[in-house]
Amino acid sequence: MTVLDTPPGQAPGGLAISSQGLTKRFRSGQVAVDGVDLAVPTGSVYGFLGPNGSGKTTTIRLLLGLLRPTGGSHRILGEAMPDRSASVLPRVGALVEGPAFHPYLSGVDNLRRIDAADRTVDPATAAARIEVALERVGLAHAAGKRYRHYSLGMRQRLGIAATLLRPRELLVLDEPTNGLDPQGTREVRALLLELAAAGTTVVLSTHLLSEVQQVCTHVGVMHRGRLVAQAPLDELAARSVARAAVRTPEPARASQVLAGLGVADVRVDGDAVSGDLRSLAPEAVVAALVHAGVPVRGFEVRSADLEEMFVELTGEGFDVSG
Ligand SMILES: Nc1ncnc2c1ncn2[C@@H]1O[C@H](COP(=O)(O)OP(=O)(O)OP(=O)(O)O)[C@@H](O)[C@H]1O
Repeated sequence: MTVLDTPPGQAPGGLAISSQGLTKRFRSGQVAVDGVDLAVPTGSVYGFLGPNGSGKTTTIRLLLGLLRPTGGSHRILGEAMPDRSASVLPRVGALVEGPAFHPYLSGVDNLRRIDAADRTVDPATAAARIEVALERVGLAHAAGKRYRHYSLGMRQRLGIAATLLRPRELLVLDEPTNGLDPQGTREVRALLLELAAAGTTVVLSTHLLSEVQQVCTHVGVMHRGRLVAQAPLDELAARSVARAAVRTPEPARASQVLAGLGVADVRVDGDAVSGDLRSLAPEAVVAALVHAGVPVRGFEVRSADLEEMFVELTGEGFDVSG
């Protein structure tokens, strides 16, 4: 993996999800998940980012015990899976495939059905639980409306409400904003932030880098079944490389000066010469250029953004719209 592993000495209790070498080889021979070491800190909003087909859904299914891994091991809320599934899974809310809601029943009736199927909760308090769940996802006003008349955003929020019928320490959501219009997307993201603020660890898979930037504290990047990066978002931002670009009528000489200073990856493109500054101060570079008699018409320093870093890691871009 390129960026970070679990900080040394971090207790497993500090991780809501951890996996070692998690692997899934399908009967077809395809290795959809290949030796994935996840570390999802308790209290984080963890963006599980990757292009379509990179193995996110399969990983989530493995974590939740919906699929049997062909290799590796994992823990959820500190407990070994799948051995401890019975005690762990009730503490975990999951939205993986859209839950099977009945189209002709109202939102509240759908939740009543789902709640009634849970043998571990007290039926006497069902109405209160359902009311609170609908309230939390902002659907109280539409509780009596039939599911088939719900917008996509409302359907998704009802799905999240279904996971909230009992207190959850961890929510795992597979592409919770996929297919939603901008309004629905905003609603779901705001809800996730609220849940996180209330102390729930949230894992969401997404192919949208912008979504990770807007709601996540941590990111894990999947590419072809492998976890190619995993880090707190602010750490990634701090690692982004500062690149300097000089505009000059003498690019060849400028590139010699930059290389001589230790600027890395020096590139010439017309009258522009650019390179990675590493720890060099921009003013020292300008001074050296001037000292060498290179006419400087323009000088700019900019940090590679997250998208550029991820493209570098995966060789692919992420859909950043939405
Ligand atoms: N049951 C299965 N049998 C064989 N191959 C599968 C199965 N499920 C998924 N795959 C393959 O595993 C790879 C990873 O799929 P997965 O759905 O986990 O990716 P993903 O990152 O969630 O993508 P998407 O966002 O498109 O769902 C894909 O190439 C997919 O075709």
